[in-house]
Amino acid sequence: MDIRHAIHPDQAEALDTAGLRRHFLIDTVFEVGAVRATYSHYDRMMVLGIAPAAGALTLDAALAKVAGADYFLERRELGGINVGTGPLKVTADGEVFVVETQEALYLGMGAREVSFENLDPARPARFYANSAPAHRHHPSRVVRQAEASPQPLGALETSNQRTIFKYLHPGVLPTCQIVMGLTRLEGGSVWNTMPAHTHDRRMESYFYFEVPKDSLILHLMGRPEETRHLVVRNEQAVLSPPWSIHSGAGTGSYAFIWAMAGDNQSFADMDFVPMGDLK
Ligand SMILES: O=C[C@H](O)[C@@H](O)CC(=O)C(=O)O
Ligand SMILES: [Zn+2]
Repeated sequence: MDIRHAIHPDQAEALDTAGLRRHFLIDTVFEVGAVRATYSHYDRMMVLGIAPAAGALTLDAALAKVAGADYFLERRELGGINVGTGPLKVTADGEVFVVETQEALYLGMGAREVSFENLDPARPARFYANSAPAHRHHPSRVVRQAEASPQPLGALETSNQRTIFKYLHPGVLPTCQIVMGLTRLEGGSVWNTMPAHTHDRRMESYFYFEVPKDSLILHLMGRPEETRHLVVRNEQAVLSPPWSIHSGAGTGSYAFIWAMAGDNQSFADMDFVPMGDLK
């Protein structure tokens, strides 16, 4: 288990490149045939990469142990999006969910026996997931892309034309904490989330994917007046602390999955940073 402690911005700003990467970058999210997990002390958000090979993968005792529970989702919820090439079959206490590419699955608190497998070995699924502490059960369900209220944002002139899909969001279904979506840049656009913002009330994680080989993202983090960058490549994730901006520019177009946990579930609750204040 990869444990990431929550650190103060004073400490983060004193780190060198390797230190920033050690605390905030998850460089290997997926390992084929395994469940990989990172436990962040920011809002106790977990980042999981679930990539079945032949056979099923489960949420096992090691995961339950890190949550101090009899089983992993005893007091947690989980949301994820399939970024693989084919459908994922998820069985939760006997209930079967088929999650196609670019579809999301929410698993409510209380799901005890959970397994993940490919439906077509020639087109493997890759399930990028987040889990946060939960206080009650909400029904588990699949959310299709068309239900994720696609919202166009930005413009080609500012290199940030993109579409935001809000999959796990109070407007679609109830969750305890997790709000999760997918943002895809249009061809030629490279900037995400600029103008930048913070929301000290919620942490956020960013998972970058569909980043072409030899392309990279410069992910911007830090307090607005003390920014740093992380060089991020395909299928890597970033933990964004509550005090940090989270924005980035790529050397080409890409997509990313964002997820938040914390005090509220209001997507629109952001403190925008005036462009003149960024340093
Ligand atoms: O708090 C919200 C998150 O930072 C993202 O949803 C922003 C984003 O996807 C974008 O601007 O492209
Ligand atoms: Zn944000």
